[in-house]
Parts: sequence; C-alpha cells; structure tokens
Amino acid sequence: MQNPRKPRSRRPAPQTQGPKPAAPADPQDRAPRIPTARDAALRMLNEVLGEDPRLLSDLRDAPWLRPMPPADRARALRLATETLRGLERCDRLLFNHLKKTPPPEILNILRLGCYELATGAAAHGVVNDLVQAAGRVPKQAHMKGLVNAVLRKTAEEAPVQWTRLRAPRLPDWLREPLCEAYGKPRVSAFELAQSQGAPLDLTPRDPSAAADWSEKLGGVLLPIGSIRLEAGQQVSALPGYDDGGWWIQDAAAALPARILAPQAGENILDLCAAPGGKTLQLAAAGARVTALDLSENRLKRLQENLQRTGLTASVLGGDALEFQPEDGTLYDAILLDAPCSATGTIRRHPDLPLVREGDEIGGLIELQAAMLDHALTLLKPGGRLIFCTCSLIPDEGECQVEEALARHPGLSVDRDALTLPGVEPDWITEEGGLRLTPDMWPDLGGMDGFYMACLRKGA
Ligand SMILES: C[S@@+](CC[C@H](N)C(=O)[O-])C[C@H]1O[C@@H](n2cnc3c(N)ncnc32)[C@H](O)[C@@H]1O
Repeated sequence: MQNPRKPRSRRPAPQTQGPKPAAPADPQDRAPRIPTARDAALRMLNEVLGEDPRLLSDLRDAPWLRPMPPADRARALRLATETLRGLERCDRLLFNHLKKTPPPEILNILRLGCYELATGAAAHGVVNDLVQAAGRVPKQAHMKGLVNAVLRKTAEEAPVQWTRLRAPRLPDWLREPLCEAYGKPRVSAFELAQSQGAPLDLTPRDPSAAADWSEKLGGVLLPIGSIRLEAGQQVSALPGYDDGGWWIQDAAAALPARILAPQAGENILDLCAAPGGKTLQLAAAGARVTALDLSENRLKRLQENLQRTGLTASVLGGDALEFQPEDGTLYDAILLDAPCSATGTIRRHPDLPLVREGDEIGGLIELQAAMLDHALTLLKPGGRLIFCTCSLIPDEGECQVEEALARHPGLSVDRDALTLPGVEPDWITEEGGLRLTPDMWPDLGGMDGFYMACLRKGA
C-alpha cells in the first residue's frame, strides 16, 4: 500500500454543496406519546439533514430521547445511522418512482423505509407504520398515498438492487482533496470500507491479557493487540464491562498510546483527552496522567470511564493552548490528540460528510499547529510527544509534522517508536509517522483512518 501524496498547498477544502433544505416542523412537539424507535430515527434524520444540520453524536442526549427505553433509543440511532450511510442508494431507488422531490420530512420517511425494506424488514409493518408517520406530518397528511405507493414499489426491488448500487460517494468537499492526496482508486476503497460500517473494538486494560479476553468474549485478537467483536452487541452486558477489564476503542485509535510506550511513574500530559480512551491506556500502564480537555460534557464521560475502570488521572477542564502546570514542572511525555475534521471516523459516523462542508478545516489546521507548538513548551528536553489526529487529510497529519520539524530545530521524529507488533511497514510515511486508512485490513473488517507520529524534543 502506498503512502499518500501530499497536496502542495494548505488551501481549505472547496465548498460545493448548495443551500440545505428548509428545516421540517417538529412532529414530536404535537405528539405527547413516547416516540417509537422509528419516530425517533425520523426525527434524527430531519435534524441531521435539516436547515441547521446536527451531528448524530450531538443528539444522543437530546431531552426528547429520554422517555424512551434504552433499547429503543439504541435502535433509533442504528436506523438513522444506517439510513444516512445508505442515503445515496435510497435516493437512487426512490427517485425511480418520484416525479418531483417531496417535502423533506416525507423524503426522510421514504428514505428510512427504503433502507429498512432493502435490508430485510417485513414490508407490511414498515409500510403501514411509515404511512401513519406521513399522516402525522403537519400539512403533509395528503402525502400518505404517495408514501404508500412508493414504498410498496420499493419493497419489491430494493432488496435485490441495494447491493448492486455503488458504494455511496463522499461529497466533493472531501472527495476532491482525498483524491489529490491518495488517488481515485484508494478513495473508492475508502468509500467501500465506509459503506460496510465498523465492528466493535475493545482495548484490554492489561495488554498481556488480550488473548484471554478475546477468547472469553468470542472475539478476534487483532495484530496490534485490540480485540474485535461483531457490531451491534449490548456492550454493558459483556463480561468485563462492569469491572473495567476493557473499554471500547477502535484499533487504530489505540495505537497512539502504544507508540508513546508509557512507563510506570512517568508524568504524562494527555492534551485533548476526552472522552478518555487514551487516558485509560496511559493510566493502566501506571503513568501519572494529567488529562485536560476544553469540553465539560466530554470530561464527564472521561470521569465515568475512570470510575468504571477504577483507574486514576488528574482531570482538568481548560484550553490546551493556554495550559500551564501549576508547579511549572515539565512532562516526561505528552499525547496530543488534536481536534480535527474526524474524516477518519466516517465508517462509524456516516452523517459527518453530510453535516460538515469542509469550511472548518482551515481553522482546525491552524489550531493543531498552535497546540503542537505550545505542547512542546511543556515537554522535558529529550521527552516524547505523540501528535495524532483521526483525519484522512494529510494537512492534518503528515504536513503538520513536516512543518513542526521545520519550525523547531532540535525536534526529531522517533521512528523506532513505531516498531510494535502488528505495525506494517507500508503504514510508515516518508517523514516517519503512521498513516492508517479505512481500507487497511480489508479481511479483518478495516480500521478507522488515523495519523500519528512520535516526536522527540532536543536534549
Ligand atoms: C479527538 S478528540 C479527543 C479524543 C480523546 N483523546 C480520546 O482518546 O478519547 C479531541 C478533543 O479535543 C477537545 N478540544 C478541542 N479544542 C480544545 C482546546 N482548545 N483545548 C483542549 N481541548 C480541546 C475536544 O473537546 C475533544 O474532546
């Protein structure tokens, strides 16, 4: 596998999307009953694809989901996620039977129905339920007949046609810079991997117990030490959840802390730490960890994760750009998991390319560089700093490291840190980082896209 070609300039990705359709009215405001999983999935689709688009991850804790039983909430999220993953396929099938684009809420009802019918749901129940849902859309009840007719036709052809349609394409704002960096065939391979979703990966608290956990949980032990299970499990019911024997973390996301190779007693700063997968890895190795993040909400999840696993870290709310340790001590090592476009996580979050338009990437690139520069001021001479992002865009990875090396004489890349079981030579980039993409490990179920490098401060 080849390393990506790097774009020469850092221009922000172009915006090619037109204005979003008008926000639909909120059917739940008029319906006091507890939403069903389908009702909630429809509301999620309306919010993600609405005028003020929201990410599904921002809707997880929405107050209107609270009255629902947890299993229905989980089903709603799965239905919305998978409909959004298959949106292009849904529209291709539906528009064979539509003379013009229906109002957004009706179109989303059809899209949800199309996804469910294509993937094996019983036609009778889906169609009846969604016709009823159309009848509750304010001012659109007359569309019930259309919903009924289109879904009945879709029920006949969608199960056969669905997998014959191409893997949904990324939008131009992302596809163009990725094609420039990796070439079209690789980007098509990313899209295929993204269309297949992601398995459930776990990081064992004790890396030497990985094989035991894998056997106990009926999983597959991955070459880099993570445990892979099939998606869709009730995680809290699995052995080891309550006592923190492992935590959920994509295999690719577990590598930065492994490359850091934390030692017991080391003073390690985890900048941009929440919700804390990497903090847990550092603490489990016996390091004295300071975990800092700007988001109070995400820090709550980090605290819960520490509590469940019984691990300890000093948790601080604050801005990584301004952070100064109270006693002025410098850190042995720093992990900087910088905020980024998150384009490496699209197989888990297929809503991301639909909600974002790429206009935030220029600002993120500046922020990452500023964070890296500030982090270096907090590091001991000779200390190591892991810079990582869950992005596929080289400007947020390879280019950041190349430019940091140019800005900081004495700073070097520690290539030896990459010598770990399971790390393949093809993953190593020219400047000495690791480039991971979703098409890697195709026979094992892929991995998230990530970039990481271990930097050494001059002594
Ligand atoms: C990629 S996520 C971190 C994931 C985390 N390291 C883990 O393994 O679970 C990036 C984090 O950066 C945080 N963040 C964004 N801007 C920040 C800032 N200026 N200072 C500190 N944290 C920031 C976000 O709240 C978010 O939690």
